[in-house]
Amino acid sequence: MSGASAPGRFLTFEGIDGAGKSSQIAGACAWLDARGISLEQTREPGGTPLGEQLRGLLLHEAMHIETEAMLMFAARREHLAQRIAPALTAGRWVVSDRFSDATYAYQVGGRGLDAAKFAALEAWVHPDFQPDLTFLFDLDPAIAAARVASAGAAPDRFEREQRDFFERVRAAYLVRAAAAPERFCVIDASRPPADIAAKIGATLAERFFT
Ligand SMILES: Nc1ncnc2c1ncn2[C@@H]1O[C@H](COP(=O)(O)OP(=O)(O)OP(=O)(O)O)[C@@H](O)[C@H]1O
Ligand SMILES: Cc1cn([C@H]2C[C@H](O)[C@@H](COP(=O)(O)O)O2)c(=O)[nH]c1=O
Repeated sequence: MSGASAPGRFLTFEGIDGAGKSSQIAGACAWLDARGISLEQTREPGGTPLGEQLRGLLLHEAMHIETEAMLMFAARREHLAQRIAPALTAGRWVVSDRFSDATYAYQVGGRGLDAAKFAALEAWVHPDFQPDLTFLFDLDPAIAAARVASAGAAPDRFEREQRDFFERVRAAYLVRAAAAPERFCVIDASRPPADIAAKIGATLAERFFT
């Protein structure tokens, strides 16, 4: 599978917990739908029945950091095989709430996983394949934590992490974005939702509809 040869497009949304990406995904999908794009909306970890079972473990069961990284990639392998590759091959677009950039940010940046082990897993599971475009929602972890708290849901294993964990995750995301500036659109997630939606629409228009 190759991003360059796939007729569909693969878009991902990334950021620390509470940055606001989920709130914008539906709007982005509606924007694409209005332009006649057939698409699938999905998420990681998850996106398949097995992936959703792995998500339950990953978000709620304590485990070794390498187990965590390998389960993220196991769920991703299934996601690629069952959802992402078939959709792209059929010409549909795929919009995913997170992909491998999240593993780099959370497991390498946040938890301290050896970057070489991340690179080996990435090269095994999706060699020569990356999203066509990634929206990175960049936000001060203090603001993100306040948003998560005000949303009122019971926090999962990641959302219970301390502020310094999210500082490291945020920094790792920005390193990853700086390494592939042609793929990333970094969004100032402190802006009002309407401004962010306008930025996403303008970026999609410029990248795919001009
Ligand atoms: N631009 C914004 N300004 C202020 N509040 C926002 C903004 N975007 C989202 N929120 C609010 O912040 C909370 C978290 O938003 P959302 O669930 O979209 O974040 P997320 O990045 O998907 O988080 P998670 O990864 O934990 O699911 C929600 O209560 C949402 O209404
Ligand atoms: C794909 C992926 C995800 N995570 C973490 C990041 C979040 O805290 C949760 C997913 O929940 P959300 O509803 O998307 O916020 O999982 C991770 O640590 N590594 C990954 O590869």
